[in-house]
Amino acid sequence: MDSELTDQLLRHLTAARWFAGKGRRAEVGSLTVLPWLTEVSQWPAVRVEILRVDYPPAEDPEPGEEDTPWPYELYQLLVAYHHAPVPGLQHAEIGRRTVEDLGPVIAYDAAQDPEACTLLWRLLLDGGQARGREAEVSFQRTDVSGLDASATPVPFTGQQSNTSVMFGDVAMIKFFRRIELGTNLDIEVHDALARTGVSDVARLYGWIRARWVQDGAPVEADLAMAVQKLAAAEDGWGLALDSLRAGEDFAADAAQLGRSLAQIHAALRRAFPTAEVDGAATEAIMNGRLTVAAQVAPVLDELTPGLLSVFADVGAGTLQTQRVHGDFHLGQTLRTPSGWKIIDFEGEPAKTMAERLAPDSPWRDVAGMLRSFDYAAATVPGPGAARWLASAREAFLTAYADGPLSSEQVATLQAYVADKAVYELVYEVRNRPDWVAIPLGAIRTLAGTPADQS
Ligand SMILES: Nc1ncnc2c1ncn2[C@@H]1O[C@H](COP(=O)(O)OP(=O)(O)O)[C@@H](O)[C@H]1O
Ligand SMILES: O=P(O)(O)O[C@H]1O[C@H](CO)[C@@H](O[C@H]2O[C@H](CO)[C@@H](O)[C@H](O)[C@H]2O)[C@H](O)[C@H]1O
Repeated sequence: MDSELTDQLLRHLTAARWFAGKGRRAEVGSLTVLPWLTEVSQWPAVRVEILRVDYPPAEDPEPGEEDTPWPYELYQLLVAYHHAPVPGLQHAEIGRRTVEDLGPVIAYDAAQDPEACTLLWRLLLDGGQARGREAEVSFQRTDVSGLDASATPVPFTGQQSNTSVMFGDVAMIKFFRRIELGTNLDIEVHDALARTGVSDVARLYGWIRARWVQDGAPVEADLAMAVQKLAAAEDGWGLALDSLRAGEDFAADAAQLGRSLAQIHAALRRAFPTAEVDGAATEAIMNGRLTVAAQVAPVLDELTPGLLSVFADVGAGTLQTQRVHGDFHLGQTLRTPSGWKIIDFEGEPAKTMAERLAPDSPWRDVAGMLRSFDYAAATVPGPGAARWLASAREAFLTAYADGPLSSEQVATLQAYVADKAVYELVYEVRNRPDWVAIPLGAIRTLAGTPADQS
């Protein structure tokens, strides 16, 4: 690859919101071009290019470690090539280059290009396929009968880690940016839940799957998923903050969220394997995560004894595990006229695929939502915040468990709440240092070391 193209790709990548490697030294490892999705001489010419980004070590390797492979990530570039500048699309320009088959062209981010998006939407509705010598892109669909092929594409402009495009009031295609080999968890869970008939998630319309050769070996990955666009959807985090600011109670919504989560958990138990795990193993995992977290947030050192005793409560018994949401918080919920819908079943972004695939305790999701209520109350402090929090917690828990929790359940839940707060502390140290006090305050309380006593 010539250095001009490498520079162009790096510039585009590092400026993109979805690039996860910000602040790290990154190099372009390779660019794998997937087959054209458009016919010969059709404009724009659209294809997916998989960019491998390598992260060289910050320091020279120790003797003997010179051959250690660099960590890397794969990113999806969705490219629409035009032969002339497109008015209104300047913000989406990736760069100018000469491409075999096309000649001199301008590369744009196809997700911002209405013509390219319409083409992708139609390929999905038709179940299209593009085949090359060593690569293939296929559009898989579920029941798409009656969906409007001419729905207008509008890129989603809110905060997100991937890139979504809305198609009228009909559908949303989420193009995954950081590509993970294998089946995408969000697609897998939406597909499985649809089969169980659960209505607390958006309907799955289809997905885009690719196969190519990476480092000499055949690999496959999901590039995008298409789901029902939830009409008049209001984000749960925003609604919670609004209710706090208005001095209102959130109990009714919290109870509905609890019931939705219980239904989804029941459906996930039917659709995926379950297991019984030794509590001691879970305790050891939580302890291990704490040790790693303390390297990022040394304030955890003084809180470790208290946290270990909270984790010890899961050590005595056994835990029922199953497929869970994995990163359940208010930002993953949307209130619609037909009830709450849960989105984004990909688990915590910092976990490995194997960790996110493994059955886990449903208390992890319950704990996630309790932590989210705590975040909301801390974000809008005021005289009513403590009461708002207590009532939301109570309503959510009672609705989830369909009654009061036993003392063992409370102890297990506390361990998961503490584990989640430790994860959040690391997340905030890395991403939002101004928010560190929120999980840290919770950890201090759980560890029995409130700030004024430490
Ligand atoms: N099915 C849907 N219908 C309408 N809006 C949605 C739908 N799914 C997600 N959204 C909107 O897109 C936002 C980002 O979705 P999310 O799945 O969290 O993206 P990402 O994983 O890229 O961060 C959500 O906060 C919500 O506002
Ligand atoms: O939605 P993501 O999968 O990207 O989740 C990550 O980012 C979340 C923040 O956007 C983070 O959530 C934390 O902050 C929320 C408020 O912004 C709060 O409601 C959550 O309870 C809290 O955990 C999440 O932990 C992280 O994985």
